[in-house]
Amino acid sequence: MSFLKRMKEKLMGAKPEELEVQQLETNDEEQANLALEVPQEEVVVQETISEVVAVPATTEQAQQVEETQPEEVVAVGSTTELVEVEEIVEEKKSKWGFSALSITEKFKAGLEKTRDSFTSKVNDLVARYRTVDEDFFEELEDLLLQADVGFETVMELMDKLRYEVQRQNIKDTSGIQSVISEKLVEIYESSDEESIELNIQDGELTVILFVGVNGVGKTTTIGKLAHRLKQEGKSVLLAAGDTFRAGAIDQLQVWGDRVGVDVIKQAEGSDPAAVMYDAIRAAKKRGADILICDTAGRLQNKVNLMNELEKVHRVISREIPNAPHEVLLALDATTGQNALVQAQTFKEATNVTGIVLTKLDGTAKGGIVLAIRNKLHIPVKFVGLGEKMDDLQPFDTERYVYGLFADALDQQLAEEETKEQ
Ligand SMILES: Nc1nc2c(ncn2[C@@H]2O[C@H](COP(=O)(O)OP(=O)(O)OP(=O)(O)O)[C@@H](O)[C@H]2O)c(=O)[nH]1
Repeated sequence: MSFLKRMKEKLMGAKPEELEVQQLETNDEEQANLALEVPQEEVVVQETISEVVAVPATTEQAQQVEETQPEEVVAVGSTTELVEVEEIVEEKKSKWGFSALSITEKFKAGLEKTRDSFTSKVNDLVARYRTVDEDFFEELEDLLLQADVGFETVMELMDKLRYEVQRQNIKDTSGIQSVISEKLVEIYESSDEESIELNIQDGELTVILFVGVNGVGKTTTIGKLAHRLKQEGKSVLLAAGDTFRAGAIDQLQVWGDRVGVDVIKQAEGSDPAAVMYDAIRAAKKRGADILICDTAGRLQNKVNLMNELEKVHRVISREIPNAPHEVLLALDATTGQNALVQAQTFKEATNVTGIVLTKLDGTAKGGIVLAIRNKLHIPVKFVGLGEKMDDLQPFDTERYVYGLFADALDQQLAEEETKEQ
């Protein structure tokens, strides 16, 4: 099977005849997301298949509806067809509760700016050159560098491309986007970094520490992650460890209220390590599954940062050996190379286990994901693809690459399929 076909099957998560059902499911999810923003008193009515279901006003109710909808659908229709529909919908939902197709669409939408800038230039280049030669490679190399892909990755990619073009005797530039995509996936997946899965402890409290400078989207990301984990059935608690920045505690509380999780906090200016201590005690007492801890993001002085993070670490691991189980660094994709500098500093100050790259939707230089992998050797575990609650997605190489070249890949796949007929 060709790379494009394999990719399509994975990204769609279904064969074409099943897509109609997934579209329906996507619409239901959109409604459920909308419902999260509906004020408490307001109840909106939504139609699903042949039945009218009240959309909930609260997160909990939204979850209940998610859980009960398939049964209600079957109860009303009670035909073999509807049972099949239910089975397909269930099968195609990931553990996060989204269909493969809807996640692919999120990546595609989130990478629109990068596609409009970088990818459209690649398409122009392909149109101008027609045949693959050394000048073509050089211009392509420049475009990749401009998209913040990073020098080492660009060199590795160019070597692979030259080899592949020779091996397959490719003369025509027209199918080059799929070769670039295949090689990018190969490069990213060949790395021996740890998996992107969160290190969640079974049956025990998991502590996730968030670090990162102010304004990168740390609080928003903590809120989104709490929401995701809660949807997965985990009980979550937040610790307001940024006691330094005015308003940071309130901001976290707003997110806590929004997603329905409690926030353990003290007064502004108090010792963050003391907040962590309280939060761990509270989490243990309540039997919580996951504690997500915010921290202050002062970078002006590396020694201060190190001291503060060390103290927080010490307190956490004294209470729970091996904790924190994850130290996630939030980086703002729109800051480009500056994000790499920040990452280097945090890497020296603490043991960062994963990166959350926020605001990928806000940059035209989405190649930064590849540079991070190459320069820092820390896995990008999540990407922020928008401001909505479910716009935080686990990073996925194939979806990312598809997001970069969607139009060209769709066209090439269609041509491939026409040729086969
Ligand atoms: N478009 C987009 N905006 C985002 C994303 N993540 C966060 N934001 C926005 O970025 C802004 C800053 O986010 P905050 O969460 O307040 O930033 P912060 O890092 O907590 O700031 P500090 O509390 O100072 O550390 C907010 O307007 C968020 O809505 C994302 O993935 N995409």
